[in-house]
Amino acid sequence: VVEEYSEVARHYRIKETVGSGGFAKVKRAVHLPTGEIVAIKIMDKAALGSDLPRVKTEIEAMKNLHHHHICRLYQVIETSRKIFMILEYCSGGELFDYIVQRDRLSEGESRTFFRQIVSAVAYMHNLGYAHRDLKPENLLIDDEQNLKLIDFGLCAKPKGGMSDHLYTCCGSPAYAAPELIAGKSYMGSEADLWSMGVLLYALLNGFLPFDDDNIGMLYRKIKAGKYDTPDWLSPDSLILLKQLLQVDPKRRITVDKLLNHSWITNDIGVPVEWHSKHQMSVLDEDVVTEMSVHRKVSRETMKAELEKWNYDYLTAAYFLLLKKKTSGRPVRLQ
Ligand SMILES: CN(C)C[C@H]1CC[C@H](N2C(=O)N(C)Cc3cnc4ccc(-c5cc(Cl)c(O)c(Cl)c5)nc4c32)CC1
Repeated sequence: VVEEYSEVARHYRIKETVGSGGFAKVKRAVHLPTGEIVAIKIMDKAALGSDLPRVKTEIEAMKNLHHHHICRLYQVIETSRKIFMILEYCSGGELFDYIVQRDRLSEGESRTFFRQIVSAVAYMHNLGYAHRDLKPENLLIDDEQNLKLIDFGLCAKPKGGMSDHLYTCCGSPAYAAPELIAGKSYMGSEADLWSMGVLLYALLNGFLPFDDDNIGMLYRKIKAGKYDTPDWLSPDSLILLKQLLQVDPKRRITVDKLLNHSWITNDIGVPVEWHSKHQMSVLDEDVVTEMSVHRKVSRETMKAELEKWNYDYLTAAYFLLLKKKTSGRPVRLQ
């Protein structure tokens, strides 16, 4: 097994396992050249079996998704038996656990988190992607209390654009839209907005709007679209939940309408900014300098290499040095 890890071990010191999701194991690791902490998602190709396409989907999607509320992919290492995804580390764990620990969140804290989710989803939808598995387990918290969206194994980029209908039923039942569980053709973006309604309900209440141990009963409740409204919910919260948890997808609010919705801007005053803060087209001069000096090549050569975006050790070093720079740490390679 050692030779399987030799490539990874060249640039990373692998630490403890921090979790496992289905067919993957996630470990904490240190990126040796920068000292930055990363998460490494490790998958065994043989064990993946029919799930291998899902991993390829996630990798291809994450290579195109660069947003401060989407978990960043730094590098992909594929050996004869394994696939390693080097990812942005999120020290705060899952939003799911955060809610459970607090019973439920205040409207203000729910708004802070929900705005970040809206920002990530608006970015994805405007790029033509639908996530299709939005839930608190797939939202991680980083060391600055920012949410990072993960798990793009089910995300779809319909060939014919966002108006194209999808057919594969997927995601987690409690968060699945009525049209999706009815087996009808559906729009990924519309299904995402329903899941965001379930997410907002979970933030504000600490429990799910539609829940039942019996899957048939659960589906009936989702299709009926009726949910409890505890007395701590404000009138504005009830209005927004009603617009998100619309059984008819054509009457459901769209993410663009969410950006400046009164509940979203309440107490904050400004609409949600969804454009990415990460400029991919322009390389950071300081990072290019450090990397070209460290590798003793010209800046032009280093720029040409970086602009291939191979998601190799150069891509990882670039992103991690850039992360150090934006966090105010020295842009240095060891
Ligand atoms: C239950 N889930 C379906 C999987 C679970 C696996 C551990 C993970 N984690 C944890 O559970 N901590 C407690 C620590 C932790 C820290 N940083 C992480 C950074 C990235 C990821 C990650 C995991 C998966 Cl399966 C992905 O596809 C992507 Cl794109 C990213 N997981 C992290 C992670 C949270 C999710």
